[in-house]
Amino acid sequence: MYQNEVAISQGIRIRRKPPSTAPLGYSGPFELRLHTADSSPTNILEEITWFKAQEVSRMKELNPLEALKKAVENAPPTRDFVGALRMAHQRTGFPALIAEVKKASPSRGIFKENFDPVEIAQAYERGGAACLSVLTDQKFFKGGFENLEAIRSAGVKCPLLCKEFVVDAWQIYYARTKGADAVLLIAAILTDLEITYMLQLCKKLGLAALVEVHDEREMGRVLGIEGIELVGINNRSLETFIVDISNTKKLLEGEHGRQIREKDMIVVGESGLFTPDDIAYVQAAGVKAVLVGESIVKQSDPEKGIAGLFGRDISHA
Ligand SMILES: O=C(O)c1ccccc1NCC(=O)[C@H](O)[C@H](O)COP(=O)(O)O
Repeated sequence: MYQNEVAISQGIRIRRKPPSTAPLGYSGPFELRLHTADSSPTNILEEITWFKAQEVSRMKELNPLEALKKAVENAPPTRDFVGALRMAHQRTGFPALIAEVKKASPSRGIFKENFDPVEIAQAYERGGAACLSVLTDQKFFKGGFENLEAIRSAGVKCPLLCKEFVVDAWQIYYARTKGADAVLLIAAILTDLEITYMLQLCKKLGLAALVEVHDEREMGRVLGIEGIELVGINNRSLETFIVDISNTKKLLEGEHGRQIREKDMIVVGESGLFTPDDIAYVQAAGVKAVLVGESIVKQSDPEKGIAGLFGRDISHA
């Protein structure tokens, strides 16, 4: 089966590339001309995915896989992302915090004009974050791999998640060479086989993988894949931007919740968390970690922003 057919059979709605278009002036079968009309992305996630595929093919020319593999051999060891989450959860009794270094987003625009990624990362670390998530997408989030490198070189000790839209295994090698300790794999854009392969690759490279789901169907798929330690439940639909934190609760109820507890997976509640009540709500639903961007990054002092989010200082708890 072709990749798109496999994806459709797994309920994946996001198309990985635009449908093939008819050449200009084409007067062949109607079916092919129809595709031309349907060649714009149907939502933001599809738009990002299409752009990412082109971006990656350009980047691959500049950084061939063989060169990346050599760079990985000489790269310093990764830090234990999952271990840091487990320790912080035990230490504080709260969900461990993955604090996001995020300048902007497609749904909310710019969070901070005067954005210094290293300063923000250091403030998050002082505030008690267990790990950091660093947006590396430039076009839609105004992030960059240089932020990941700068934060790592500045001596920040928290393990770093490379927050990217991974559509190609090359990106995982690239993230590893730029100082990532973990990568994000989004179930809405990757097939089961791709996730399985990418998980194996992450393991080989010493990286953790945060596998992100948004609905019951994706959660069911992910629970059928061996070797996943970290599952993220995104409360934001990446197709519609609607944020609803009850999504975390819904996806942790019933059989799925039971399997997650049985496998001792760490569930990360992602997006739309602003108050101590929000944290308490997702913790009661069963998360052991949270991924938070907007509510802390836009504070003039992100360190205090963390204390505000949890309702207390978690740096020494
Ligand atoms: O944030 C967006 O607008 C967005 C749009 C399309 C794809 C992904 C998007 N965000 C990624 C995330 O899931 C969040 O950055 C992350 O969970 C933190 O969310 P928040 O605390 O609400 O900033």
